[in-house]
Amino acid sequence: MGHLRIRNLGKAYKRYTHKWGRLAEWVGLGPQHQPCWILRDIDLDIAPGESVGVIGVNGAGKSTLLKLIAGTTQPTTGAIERGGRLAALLELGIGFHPEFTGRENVWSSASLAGLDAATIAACMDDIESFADIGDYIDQPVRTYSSGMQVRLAFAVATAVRPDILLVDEALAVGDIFFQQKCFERIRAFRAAGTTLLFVSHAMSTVYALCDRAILLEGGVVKLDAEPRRVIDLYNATIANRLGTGDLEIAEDEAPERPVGSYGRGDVTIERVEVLHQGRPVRTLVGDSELTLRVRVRFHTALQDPHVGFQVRDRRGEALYMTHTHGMGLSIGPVAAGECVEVSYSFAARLMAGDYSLTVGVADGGLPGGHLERSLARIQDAAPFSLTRNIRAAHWDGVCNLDPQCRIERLSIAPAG
Ligand SMILES: Nc1ncnc2c1ncn2[C@@H]1O[C@H](COP(=O)(O)OP(=O)(O)OP(=O)(O)O)[C@@H](O)[C@H]1O
Repeated sequence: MGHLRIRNLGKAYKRYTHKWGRLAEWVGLGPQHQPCWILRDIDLDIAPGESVGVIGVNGAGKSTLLKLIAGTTQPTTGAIERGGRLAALLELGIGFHPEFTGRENVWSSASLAGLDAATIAACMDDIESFADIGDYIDQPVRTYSSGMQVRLAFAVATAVRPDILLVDEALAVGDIFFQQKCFERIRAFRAAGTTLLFVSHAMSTVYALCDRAILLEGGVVKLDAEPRRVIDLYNATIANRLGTGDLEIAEDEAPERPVGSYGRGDVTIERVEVLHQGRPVRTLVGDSELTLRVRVRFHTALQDPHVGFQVRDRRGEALYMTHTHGMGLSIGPVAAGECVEVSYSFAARLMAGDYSLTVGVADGGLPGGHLERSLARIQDAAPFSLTRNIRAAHWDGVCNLDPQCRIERLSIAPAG
């Protein structure tokens, strides 16, 4: 139960060569269209209980893939084998009838999803309390805000734990409290063995929910691996698109160029070091002063180069990022052949654990702290580990905010 087996899956839409094409074809004048492939050659095996994030730029085919799995659109080629009951949170609320009340819509959506009358009746209280839309449950859905429709649709779709759950950015619609409630429910489903397929542009959500990720690019699977590698490649692809689009991006894991690193001939990041009190280190005590030293050689003259870094945790999630431009600093114009060393010093106020420093070089500072062109990046160029600082006050979380605390005992007001 809960497995998915996808073979040679493809989806093409008809693109007509002229505006009367559909009509001409209908009256028998022969084919007037060309297939426009949205997804091609998709082979995927998803094991029961796996949690898979589907990522990619707009138009990559993510929603189409989920719709094909949900069965709301039919494949042009290939086949999908689904094990068990599937619930899809794709276009939430789309199936609701505007003139019917919320309660009536709950009945019709839940029966369409395959639940019998006794189950729906038993779930109604839970659906009402999860959606939390008060008396609106007995008002026509046309009077609902879009957020209320999403609340009700989510509550119905997840009233009974499915074997497979498909979620397509649906959660981005609700307010923060509702999103948290939805995530809690999804986590509980995961823990109970539901297979999850999750489309999102929010990488932190993919890190939080998924143990595998798939990068779709132009309708094909570009990388299917652990989330960290896939997100690294995705982020590098985005940076490339924002820049000149001609960077060479590392897609394989190699010691000197981990996935998501990129560069061209303009610059070489020659050396990246983590130092403590002037000496290279790999392990240091939490809260200690740390210096990141980056040496960059420029092979072409640049007007406004910048160097930046990112701290990432062991899952690859970015905890902090800055660069010389963001800090209001300027390296100034550089000549071809020039070498520049940039050092950042900071207290590593982070939880004990493993981290890495990613470094990058760009050209052209823009307003708002943005950079014009990425030139080179080494993903996870310098790993380091922090041990617990036993001298620090006890704290828990991601970063040590090192708060100041003041206690004031106020006098008790006399009674009466
Ligand atoms: N019914 C349709 N007819 C023709 N083209 C379609 C149809 N539905 C989707 N497409 C095209 O298929 C491509 C993939 O769309 P899809 O919605 O799957 O992408 P996506 O990766 O989910 O994008 P987004 O991140 O913007 O939601 C797009 O170029 C879209 O224009």
